[in-house]
Formats: sequence, structure tokens, C-alpha cells
Amino acid sequence: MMNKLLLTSDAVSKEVFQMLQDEIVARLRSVGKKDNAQMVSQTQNHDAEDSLLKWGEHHGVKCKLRIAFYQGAGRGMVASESIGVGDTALEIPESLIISEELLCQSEVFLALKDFNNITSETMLLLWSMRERHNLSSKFKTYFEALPENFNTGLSFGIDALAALEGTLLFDEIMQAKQHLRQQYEDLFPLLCINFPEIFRKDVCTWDNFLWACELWYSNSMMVVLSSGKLSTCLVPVAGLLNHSVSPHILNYGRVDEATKSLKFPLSRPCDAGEQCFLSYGKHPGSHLVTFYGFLPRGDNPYDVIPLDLDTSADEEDGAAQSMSTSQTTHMVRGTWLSRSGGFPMYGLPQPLLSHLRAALGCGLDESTTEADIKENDRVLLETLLSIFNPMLEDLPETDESDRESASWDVKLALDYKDLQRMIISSIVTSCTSALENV
Ligand SMILES: C[S@@+](CC[C@H](N)C(=O)[O-])C[C@H]1O[C@@H](n2cnc3c(N)ncnc32)[C@H](O)[C@@H]1O
Repeated sequence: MMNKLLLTSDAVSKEVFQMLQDEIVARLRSVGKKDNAQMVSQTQNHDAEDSLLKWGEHHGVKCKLRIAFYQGAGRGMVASESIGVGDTALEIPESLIISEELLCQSEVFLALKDFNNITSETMLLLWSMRERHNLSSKFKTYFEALPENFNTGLSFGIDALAALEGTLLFDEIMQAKQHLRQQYEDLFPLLCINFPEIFRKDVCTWDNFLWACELWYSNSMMVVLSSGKLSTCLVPVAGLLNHSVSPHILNYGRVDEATKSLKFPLSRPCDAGEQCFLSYGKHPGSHLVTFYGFLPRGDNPYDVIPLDLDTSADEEDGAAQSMSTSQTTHMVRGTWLSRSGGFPMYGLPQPLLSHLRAALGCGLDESTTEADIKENDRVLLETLLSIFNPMLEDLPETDESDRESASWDVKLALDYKDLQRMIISSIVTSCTSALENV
């Protein structure tokens, strides 16, 4: 829009628009500087990654990025040159996208299309489980560059799960694992018996099935294909972009009609040598741990403590007395993310405060005196502390020596608990200091 205005305005307006554009770009540049994780190596000889880039180039991928290795994040993509706002960092031809449309030409689809209402997502999952072992696959180079283990929450071992007991993440991971186990048991050994040529027993193991599930959870993107269909897809090369809470690439996901390619344009500039990040979506830490196996650096505004509040009210209706109950869930973020730390918000969400003030009979109106306001807020803050203090007590601090010797999954579980503790602790601190002042 700015570029258009700069082209069409008179000289004076042009000067103003140019100043505005420079300021916007400077502000965008300052965002996310904390994200730049330590690069481990740019130059190591990593055959699988080099081959993937060459294979992509050969098939028409256009790329202003190269692959680098980052501490704690595996591979990532780094800008080979400075890339500006609106410029395309990466362009992938539609013919390289693994989607439902590609599936329709496969043996797996022909065998399964009429099988027990199977979904195309499940067929794609089974396709990738097989294709990984197909030596003559068109996507051999892509599969060879994928990790042996994805290390998501779905692969958490018993110690990591034990560390999470009592948290919502524990429930999320257990439910997801049970769902996948059930799905596997519904499919196997049935498919191996019915279609032994296609589904070989040695390929269709639980470990290979879980690998394919983790591949789709951690690497897939929603793409509108040129047919107009919205489809969950694997996008080779683009699957090497890591996530950030302040990403460079935000708006992507529609195949360009003219070029028949998926473009990844920048929403904020990326300097040469800087890691270029994508947004995987507005996910809280629990979702990123379960399905991707990491917690992002920096403040994630989608990290919340869900709070279920019951509102039970006695209602007099003539002679009979009835009881109405409703449940509301409030999402509470760390108070450091809020701009309104003091009275009357205390860094907490307005709907939660209104809900509690009404439930406690502590509403504010013109006739409320200053003394009433203070008393009401004392009751409100004490109620909030009675909710959040026990949560904090249930999350004891991690012993640092435990963390040093821990495995990847236990470390991630402990990091998640630290994050939860930090959010709850910020709420307790806000309420305690406010209580001292009323
Ligand atoms: C789409 S892949 C990105 C490429 C991946 N790093 C690799 O080496 O194949 C998604 C996976 O990358 C890792 N990842 C992405 N963003 C990350 C981040 N900000 N910090 C740590 N790991 C990240 C997680 O393991 C996630 O499951």
C-alpha cells in the first residue's frame, strides 16, 4: 500500500509517506530480535539438506534462504541476502506440494477409497508412512532429509509424563496419544491382512505410524490449492522454516493462480544472515509442546491459564426456588503482558474481573463510596489469591541439578512447568501488591 502511495502522491505527500514507511520498517526490524537463536553451523557438510535444496531448485523452487543449524531447534532457514517487506523469500511450485490431489493418483488411494469411511488425512498419513520406504519415490530426497525422530510431546516417555502430572498438558498429551493408539489399532493389522501388497507388516509398525503422525502434526500447512480446495499439505523445503512468536512470514497458504506456486512473502524485513521465521499459527505452549515438541523464545501471547468458574445463583420465582448454574472459562495471561497493572484491572482480563465482582456482589456504580470500593477490591483480590495461590503451590520450583542431567523430553516438560509457574506467579504477585495498597 505504501509503495503504491509513494508512486502516486505529489512531492510533499511523498516526503511524508517516505518518512512514515521508514519509521514502520524500523519498528518492524526491532521486533523479534530476541528470537535469533544461536546458529550452530552454516557450513557443515550436511548431504541430506544440500541434496534437498538442489532437488528443490531442479524442480523450480525459488529461494532467498539457505539452511542453517540452530541450538535446540535443529535445522532452520537463514536469509542469504537482505529481504524486504513484501518480497518473496521462498516460492514452491504446486507440483512439489504433497496434498490430497497427489494422493488421488496413488495406490493407497485406489485401495482405500471405499474402505470404512477413511478420511483423506488418514490416507495421506498412510501414504507417507509407505513412501518413506519407497526407493523410487519422486519425494525420496525430501523423505531422506526428514528427521529420524521428531521428538514431539507424542513421544514423551514415562519420566516426562510424570513430571507433567497435574498439568493440563499431561491431559492433552495423554488424550492425543490414546487417540492415535486407537486409530492405529483400528487400521492394523486389518490393512496388512486385506492389502498385503500395499501395507507390508514390517513397514506398518506402531513406531512408523507414530513417525508419520508426528511428521504431519509438526510439518504440515493448510494450503488453498489452485483447484480452490483447502487441504492439509506437506511443503518440501518450506518445512524447514522454524516458528516464532514474531515471525517474518505471516501471510501464506494460497497457491498463486498465475505462477501455480506457493509464495512465502515477508511481513517484516529479514537481514542477510538472520534466521527467517514462519508463523505456525496462534498456538499456546501446550499445543506447541504436544504437536511440535518445542516452546518458542519470547513472550507468547497465546500462553494462558484457563480458569473455569461456576456461577451458581439462587433465583426466587414466586413460591418455588430454582437454582441456575453456568460455567464460564476465562483465559488468564501473565500480567507482565498487560498494560493495565494497577487498579481496577491489576493486569487481569476485564471479563474475569467483571464476573468475579458480580458473583461477589462487588459491582461498581456511581453511588459506591471510596471506602466501599476499597473493601470490594480487598474481597476480590483475596478471592483471586485463594484461586491462584494453591495452583502455585502445586507447581514446586524445579531443582536445577535435575534439569542438567535430564533427557530432552523431561527438560521440555520442566520448561513447560516453569512457564506455567511464571504466569501464575505474576498473577499472585500482582494481586498481593495490590492488596497491600487497598
Ligand atoms: C516444520 S519443522 C521446522 C524444521 C525443523 N527445525 C527441522 O530441523 O526439520 C518443525 C519443527 O522444528 C522445530 N522448531 C520449529 N520452530 C522452533 C523454535 N522456535 N524453537 C525450537 N524448535 C523449533 C520443532 O522441532 C518443530 O517440530
